[in-house]
Amino acid sequence: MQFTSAEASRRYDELVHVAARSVIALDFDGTLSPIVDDPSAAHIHDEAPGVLVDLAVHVRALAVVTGRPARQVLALGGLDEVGELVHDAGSDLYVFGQYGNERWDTQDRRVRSPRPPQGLASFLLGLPKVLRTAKAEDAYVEEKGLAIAVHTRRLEDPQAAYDRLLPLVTELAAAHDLGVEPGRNVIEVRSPGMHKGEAVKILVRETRAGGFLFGGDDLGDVEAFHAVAELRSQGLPTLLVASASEEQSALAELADVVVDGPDGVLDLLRRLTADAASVRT
Ligand SMILES: O=P(O)(O)OC[C@H]1O[C@H](O[C@H]2O[C@H](CO)[C@@H](O)[C@H](O)[C@H]2O)[C@H](O)[C@@H](O)[C@@H]1O
Repeated sequence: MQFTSAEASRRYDELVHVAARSVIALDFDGTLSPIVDDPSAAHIHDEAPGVLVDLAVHVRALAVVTGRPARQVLALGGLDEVGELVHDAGSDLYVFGQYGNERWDTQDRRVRSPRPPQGLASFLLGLPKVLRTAKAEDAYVEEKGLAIAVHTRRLEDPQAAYDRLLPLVTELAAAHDLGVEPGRNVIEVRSPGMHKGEAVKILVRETRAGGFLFGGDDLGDVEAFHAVAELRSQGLPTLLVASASEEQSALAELADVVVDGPDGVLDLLRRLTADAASVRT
């Protein structure tokens, strides 16, 4: 774990002091869940549920803010059960799925989801031709209800296939008034407008957060980082955590703390739990 500056280390200390009023928001894939080849085989890190429940005693709320559908991340993360324990610990767990388009929380316990964007069905009809043109017929197409993700991780040369696909998928998406969300060996197509930064703002407003930590690993987390930086400029104690990987370095440049993948994220949360406990006593 590495603070990116002396100022960043001071921000951590500040957050510790307001931990009891703070929200800890984390991305799922690459942050709470180790990256694997098959998206449907991803699971929350074995130790994450325990770490989150221990932390819950010391903070106002926890949140998982993900590109995955909310129902799917509830299942892959065992988050319903984690939520019960978090609630018993006197805190709340929020889940924002599909980049903030869907939500679930421990007060409501129902997934709230909008209708799929118009154009997604016809985008899907045009996709096979794009895959053929990019010589990426074997790319894995993940249908997420509100979005479609084209994965290149399991192709022979994932980066080359990604580079061939990106302009073609972007063009097809634009023709259907859809936006593109590039990620780690994945290109997602979804409705424009909502993003993780909006989820951050909703969380701060609803919980009246007195501090905010966001941890993420990929380009889809950049808007959340910007939203947190804006809150910081307004005086809120914040900490930005990059779950580092060789695949993506964009967040490390914006972060206060750079940690080594999900293992490093959990180490940081354990440290925060211990430090917040010592401030309370
Ligand atoms: O916002 P996140 O929680 O980070 O979700 C973003 C996308 O993550 C998933 O794909 C990524 O993880 C897969 C499993 O480790 C990996 O195989 C893939 O290469 C990664 O891009 C997921 O499949 C998407 O639906 C999420 O939107």
